[in-house]
Amino acid sequence: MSTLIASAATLDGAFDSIPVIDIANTSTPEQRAALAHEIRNASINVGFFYITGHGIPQGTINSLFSVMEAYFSLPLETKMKLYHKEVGSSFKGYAPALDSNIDPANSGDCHEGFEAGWEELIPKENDKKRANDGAMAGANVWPSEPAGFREAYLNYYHAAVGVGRLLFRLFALALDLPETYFDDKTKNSAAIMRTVHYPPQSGLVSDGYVGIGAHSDFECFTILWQQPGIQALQVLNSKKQWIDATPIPGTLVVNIGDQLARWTNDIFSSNVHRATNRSGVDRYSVPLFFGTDYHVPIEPMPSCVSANRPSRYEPITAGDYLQMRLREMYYRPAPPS
Ligand SMILES: O=C(O)CCC(=O)C(=O)O
Ligand SMILES: [Fe+2]
Repeated sequence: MSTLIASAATLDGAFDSIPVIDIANTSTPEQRAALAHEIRNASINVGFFYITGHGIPQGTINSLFSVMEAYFSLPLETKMKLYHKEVGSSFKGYAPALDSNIDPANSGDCHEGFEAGWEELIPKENDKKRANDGAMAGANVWPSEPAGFREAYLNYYHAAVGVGRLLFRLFALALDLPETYFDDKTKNSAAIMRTVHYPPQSGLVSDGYVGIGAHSDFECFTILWQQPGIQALQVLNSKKQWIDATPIPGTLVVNIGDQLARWTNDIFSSNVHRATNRSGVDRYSVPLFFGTDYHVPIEPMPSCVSANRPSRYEPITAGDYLQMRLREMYYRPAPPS
C-alpha cells in the first residue's frame, strides 16, 4: 500500500455510491489485511461504508426495534420524565423533538431520541468501566415501560460494541499500525447509543427543519442501524451532491467521526451527512457512537503528518472533546426566524 499521506493526496471525494464491505471472515491475518485495505479506501474516499457479516442476530435487532417503537409511542409527558437536561447526566435519557440543533444554519432537529452509555446487562460491583468515564461520567436512566426495554437495548448494545471492537482493530491495520494499537486506548471505550424516532415530515418541508441537520459525527466512528425500506440518510460528496445511503437489509452503516479525522489529520474523512424522513411513515434508527477511552488524548499520528501536511489539530482528550460538541448541539440557540 502507498503511504497514508500519498493516498490522501490522490483523493477527489466525488463518490456517487457507498461501498459495501463484508466483515464476516476475520480469522486469518491475510483476511484482516485485505479487509483493512478495503476499509482504508472507503475511509479516505467516502468516510462511509456498509458492513455485512457483522454477526448481530436478527432477533436481537427485532427485539430492539419492537421496544423502541413502543417506547416512542408513549405520551410525551411520560417520556419527559427522563428528559436528559433534567434527570440524566452527560446527555443520557430522553430528548424530545427540536431539543437539539446540530446544524447552526437550522432551527432544530425533527427527531426524538433516547440515549444510554455502557452498562452491563447484569450489573457488576466495582464496574471499572463506569468509574472511568471522566468528563462523560454518569449513570444511565431507564424507562419503566415498555417491559423489557433495558434488556433489549443492552443486548443490541453489547453486540454492536463487539462489532466496534473488531472495527478498531481493522482501522489500526488500515492506518499501517499494529492491529492492537487501539487496545490500550479502548479499555473503557466511549460507546454511546441512541435510539432515534423520525416522525414523517410531509408537505413542503423547510430546509430549516430536517430530521437531523447536516453534520459530522463526534467520536471515532459510528455504527448505524437504519430501518430497512425507508430512505432518509444522505452523505455529502466533494461535488456538494447529496448521495443517498439507501438502507440495505442485513447491513449496518459505518461512518468515520471527527475524532478519527483528528487522529488521521483529516486523511480519513469524517463526512457530512443528514437525514429527513419524507416517507409518510415513522422511521427509526440506532446509531452507536464509538471512540477511545475518555481520558485518551487525540492528536494527529506521525504517519499522517508531513512537511506538506502539517498537523491540523491541537491535542484534546476524547472526553473533553465530546462534552464540547454535545454542549454545542444541545444548547445552541436557534437562529432568529
Ligand atoms: O438516522 C440516521 O440515519 C442518521 C443519524 C445520525 O447521523 C446521527 O445520529 O448522528
Ligand atoms: Fe450522524
